[in-house]
Amino acid sequence: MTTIALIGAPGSGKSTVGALLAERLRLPFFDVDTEIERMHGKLVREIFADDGEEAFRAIERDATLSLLVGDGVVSLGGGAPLTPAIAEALADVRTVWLKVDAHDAFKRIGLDDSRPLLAGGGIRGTLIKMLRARTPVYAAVGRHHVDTSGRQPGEVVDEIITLLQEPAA
Ligand SMILES: Nc1ncnc2c1ncn2[C@@H]1O[C@H](COP(=O)(O)OP(=O)(O)OP(=O)(O)O)[C@@H](O)[C@H]1O
Ligand SMILES: O=C(O)C1=C[C@@H](O)[C@@H](O)[C@H](O)C1
Ligand SMILES: [Mg+2]
Repeated sequence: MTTIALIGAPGSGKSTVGALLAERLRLPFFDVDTEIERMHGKLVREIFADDGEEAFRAIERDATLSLLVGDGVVSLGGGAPLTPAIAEALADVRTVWLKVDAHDAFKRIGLDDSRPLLAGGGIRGTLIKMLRARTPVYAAVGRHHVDTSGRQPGEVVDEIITLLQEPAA
């Protein structure tokens, strides 16, 4: 079975790189945020607003765990690795951490406030705090670490493919 999971902060490129990587590897592609929206008929930000973050995290956990047992490239939600059951499941698949610094993430996201955890405040400051808190988790859970700063999505995909060709440890 070939399951590749992409993790990283908002703006790290999980959705963009995941789709390209799946195309290159001829694997199905799943973006967990998109799958949740399809299953629930609601945007992620509407689930946050109507049901709260705790309810979203439970939905995210179930959706992610079910996608991690099949073939495919799976782009996780930015906060997913902080859920213990998801972190545990990631140990069994090839997990790639897309690294981005707050400056590049902000440049990519801009003032798009559709991400609920970044809405309603200073996006740049929130990203800095989020990265500080999450970096140790992403680093621990990601088997491969790929720096995306200053690189185009196609270059990131090339590096991931090279890393995946290395024999599994
Ligand atoms: N390596 C890159 N270089 C420049 N821009 C990029 C790169 N990767 C992604 N982008 C752009 O940055 C924006 C955010 O990327 P994307 O939606 O793939 O991130 P994400 O990690 O899926 O974020 P989220 O956690 O919010 O879903 C998009 O507009 C995308 O085109
Ligand atoms: O960083 C986060 O915690 C999130 C990122 C998005 O992918 C969504 O899963 C949701 O907006 C939460
Ligand atoms: Mg995404």
